[in-house]
Amino acid sequence: MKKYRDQTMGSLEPHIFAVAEQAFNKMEIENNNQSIIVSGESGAGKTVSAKYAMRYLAFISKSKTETENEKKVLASNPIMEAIGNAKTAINDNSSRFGKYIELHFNDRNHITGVSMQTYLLEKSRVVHQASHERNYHIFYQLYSSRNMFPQLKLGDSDKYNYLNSLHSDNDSQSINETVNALNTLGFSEEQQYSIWEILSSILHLGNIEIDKNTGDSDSCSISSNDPSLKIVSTLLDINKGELQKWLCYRRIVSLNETFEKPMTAVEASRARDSLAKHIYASLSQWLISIMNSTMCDTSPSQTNCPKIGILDIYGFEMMKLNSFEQFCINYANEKLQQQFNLHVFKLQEKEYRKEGINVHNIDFYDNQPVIKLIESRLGILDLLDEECRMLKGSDASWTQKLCKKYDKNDRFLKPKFGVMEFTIKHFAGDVKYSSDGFLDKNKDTVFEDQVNVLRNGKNPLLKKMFFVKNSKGSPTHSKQNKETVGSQFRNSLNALMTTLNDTTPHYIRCVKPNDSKLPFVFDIQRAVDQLRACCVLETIRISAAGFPSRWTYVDFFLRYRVLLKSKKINRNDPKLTCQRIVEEYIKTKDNYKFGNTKIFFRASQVAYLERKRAEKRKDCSILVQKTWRKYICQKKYLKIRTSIIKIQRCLRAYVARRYILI
Ligand SMILES: Nc1ncnc2c1ncn2[C@@H]1O[C@H](COP(=O)(O)OP(=O)(O)OP(=O)(O)O)[C@@H](O)[C@H]1O
Repeated sequence: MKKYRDQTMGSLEPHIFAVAEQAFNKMEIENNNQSIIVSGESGAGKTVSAKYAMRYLAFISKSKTETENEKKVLASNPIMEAIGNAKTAINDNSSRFGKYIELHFNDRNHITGVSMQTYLLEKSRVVHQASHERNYHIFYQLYSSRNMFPQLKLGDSDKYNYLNSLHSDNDSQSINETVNALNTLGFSEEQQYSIWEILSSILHLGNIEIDKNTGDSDSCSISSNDPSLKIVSTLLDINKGELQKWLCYRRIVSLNETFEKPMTAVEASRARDSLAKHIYASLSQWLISIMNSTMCDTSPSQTNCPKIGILDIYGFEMMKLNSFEQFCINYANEKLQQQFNLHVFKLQEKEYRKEGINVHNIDFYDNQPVIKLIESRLGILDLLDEECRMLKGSDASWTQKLCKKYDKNDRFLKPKFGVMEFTIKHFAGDVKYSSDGFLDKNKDTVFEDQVNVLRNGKNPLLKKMFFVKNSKGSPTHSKQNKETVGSQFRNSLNALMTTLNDTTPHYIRCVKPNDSKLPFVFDIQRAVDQLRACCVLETIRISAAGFPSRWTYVDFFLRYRVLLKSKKINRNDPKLTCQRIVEEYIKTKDNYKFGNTKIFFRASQVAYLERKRAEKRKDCSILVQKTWRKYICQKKYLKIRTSIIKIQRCLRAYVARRYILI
């Protein structure tokens, strides 16, 4: 970390620290907001990279008096991982929500606080995990230390429906980290115990047995002696009879009357699972809101302070079976890609125009049509919401409507067989979605009467978790705020884009070397596919086609005046001198452009000018890149002790600095 401090990008080997340094440095100099956008496939290393970036920023902004803030920043990581990460088929520590973490700095560039925003937690994992996958780490951490909390009644030999048996040796060690982090962030022992109570209640809730009533298959019941029902009621301090009733009945409100309708055993199990997911999501939201209030300094002096945001969001997903979750993840990636396009390509075009340079329109793959297809009025999300509002709405009829409306849209493909699927042509590839379950996942229904049972209990944390404020600050029932998952996601993504557009972005593209989680194995085809998917190749092509090196006339004059005879140098007119230099050294006019304030070059032209400059100045460290073997043999300009390794290092740094101009 010390090595990268105060170094310019490219002067040392590529590293996450170099990106973090660049962001910090730009914030120091320009005093404006920065963002580091980390992207890549699942398991490519986004979370690890984001943590390194945070660690670096905490390290360089350290002051003797303010170490507490940096400690808090780093303490948020184990908690976020415990509640939001899980083992999946491809990554043992996969983040199942997107995160935007903002570090706030004061005028001396010391960290004063952090705020975190999360996006779309994968709730289905709380009640069901695919084979070889796990529930969220925090459940296993709790289970591994059950002996410390006998009151939670987590038995040794008990099986939990919501927890598959993939326990790991690390779980008992990680709970210590989680508890230490909770302590650092000021969670009281009472609060921590309440968290464990709620988590174990979720596990017990999944074990409540719902039986089909004999003789009436349309209704179901739960025995009053069900041990799990008793434990949940005791732990959450709620009315057992009420819970027993509302797990089997639902209230129907029509225009003229309100009545209680029994649920079938299947409906009741589904409703119970929805309740469990809702409790977990509310608990994680509460934890994040408390962490935010502890870590974020909201005093007026801090409101305009510069920030560095780190975005670690799920990468593009193309699974065998793609559902609502993949649809939302890929939609988020389309938005990020658009932000990248906007930054890299559109701003480039804008700069040429501002400089009065006539460059043919830069041709890049604009993904606006796909975003329009998804989020515009009467787009896929709107039609999904409309279908959710209909009494007889179904996944099939929604798909039919999509196929009819977007029949001629070139980013939408109708299914060849069957009616329950559709394909979207995303920037990173065509993804076939199965429509099954879209409506249910978008509605994410939780029965209000079940939530009221929790709200009416005596557990103070539960009360807080389900206390929803309306815009005027007074409490309201969450039913009134009902917004579908799709529209909530669209709104939060648009808010994120507004935040990002207010920053200078820095990009980290993580590339996964192989699919077997093996060290030192590099699958070239997989790597190229990923670079293609995140448009790195496209960026290089466009960069090379354009004029990526831009110099102000003064800077260019200062660096290359050495190339001219002294009588041709006019100190009072740098622009004229620049013109003389390029006329003498660069023959084709197509290789450079004169702007109003800057001079624009193709990458190879700058390399050529550098070589000429080095020859003039007899700068062997640069000259060596062309004919280094010759120079080593002759030892002409080199110091005797310069080793080949040193030369290679110098070469690499030089190449990185001069040629990788994207
Ligand atoms: N720079 C690295 N060097 C070696 N191994 C790494 C590196 N970065 C990540 N890994 C390994 O890859 C695993 C997956 O990384 P990480 O969890 O950061 O991926 P991710 O892109 O955030 O995935 P997801 O989208 O599923 O959350 C890590 O647990 C670690 O074992």
